[in-house]
Amino acid sequence: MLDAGYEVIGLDDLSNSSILVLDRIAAITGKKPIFFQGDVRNTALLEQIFASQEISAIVHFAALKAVGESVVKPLDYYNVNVGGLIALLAAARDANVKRFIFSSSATVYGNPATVPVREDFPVNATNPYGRTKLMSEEILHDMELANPEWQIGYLRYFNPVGAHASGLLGESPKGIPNNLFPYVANVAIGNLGSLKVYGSDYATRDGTGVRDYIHVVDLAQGHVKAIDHVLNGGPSFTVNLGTGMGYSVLEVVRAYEEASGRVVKHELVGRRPGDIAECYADVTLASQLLDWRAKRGLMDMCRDSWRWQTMNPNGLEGI
Ligand SMILES: NC(=O)c1ccc[n+]([C@@H]2O[C@H](COP(=O)([O-])OP(=O)(O)OC[C@H]3O[C@@H](n4cnc5c(N)ncnc54)[C@H](O)[C@@H]3O)[C@@H](O)[C@H]2O)c1
Ligand SMILES: O=c1ccn([C@@H]2O[C@H](COP(=O)(O)OP(=O)(O)O[C@H]3O[C@H](CO)[C@@H](O)[C@H](O)[C@H]3O)[C@@H](O)[C@H]2O)c(=O)[nH]1
Repeated sequence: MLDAGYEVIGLDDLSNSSILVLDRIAAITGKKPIFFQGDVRNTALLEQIFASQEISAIVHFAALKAVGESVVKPLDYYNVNVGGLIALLAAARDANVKRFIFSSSATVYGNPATVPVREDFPVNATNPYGRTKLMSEEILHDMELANPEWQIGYLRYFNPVGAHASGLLGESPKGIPNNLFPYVANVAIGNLGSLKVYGSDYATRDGTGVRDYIHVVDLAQGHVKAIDHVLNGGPSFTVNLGTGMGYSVLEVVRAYEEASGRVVKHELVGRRPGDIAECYADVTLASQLLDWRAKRGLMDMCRDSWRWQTMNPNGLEGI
């Protein structure tokens, strides 16, 4: 967004990020965003930010996002993800800001009956994290019903991976990664011993799970298009942000080995509870509505992830 000429104001409690990111952003763009450290549920802080800044649109990312953890700590997830959204919407309403882009997820499709997944497919969440995303979409629809002037973009991300090509910004999970890409990256660099491939008996090409991995820079550019759309007066919309291509776990492992020149040690184990066989996006609507298409392929994702990992072998603040 900075590169596209927007002025950016950030709010993050840094519970899953680092203040160091701001300097990295400045190194890449030549501009430092205005930044507030705080909780999105802090109503007084939100009021102060809306009163002191000129805000034309909101992009709401702040959330807890680990599916497994959400089963163990459901109240934390409803509190941050749903409570945070409500606090932000109330402050936005009071400040008369009605353009809103929301980070939704392919998880709202549950276990889709067929692939590729279209935006009009039925929604169905299978865990508390997914339910927070579904509830959030419902709350936002109600905001639109209550006041048709609201322009809301519901962006359903598939599997964001990779890093900025500079190697300065990337994924730095705290603790042992849950997700495939950061796990593979840490095995390749030698921080972790071996990848467990969860399930090799799915009805897919090679028996392992298939997902639609999307490069984070393509995803970021999708957000710029979404902001452009609502600022130009476009109506509310829901779109998938994916590449439209599905890759299996073993295909990802092989691509990462090629990009890194390292062996990614792995073993086939049983399925992970709650996982589905195959999920990838129909991306026609995003292309029609937003004139957006992902440009980067799996090798770009692996190469950029590997550059980030080699430049930051222990992540941003150490793993
Ligand atoms: N990564 C994925 O696979 C994926 C897929 C679909 C949707 N999403 C959604 O995209 C959004 C961003 O995800 P991400 O992968 O960049 O995760 P992330 O954890 O890197 O980003 C979320 C940010 O929110 C901050 N945060 C958490 N709780 C907060 C609070 N109470 N107040 C203020 N800030 C808070 C964290 O510090 C973090 O910087 C989330 O809403 C997530 O649910 C992610
Ligand atoms: O150590 C691992 C981690 C993952 N996988 C497999 O890799 C694939 C991708 O898994 P993961 O990276 O954990 O992503 P998903 O389970 O698809 O879920 C992600 O993508 C969803 C959107 O599609 C988001 O809603 C979730 O928050 C996000 O975690 C799946 O087949 C997993 O079984 C492994 O085999 N071993």
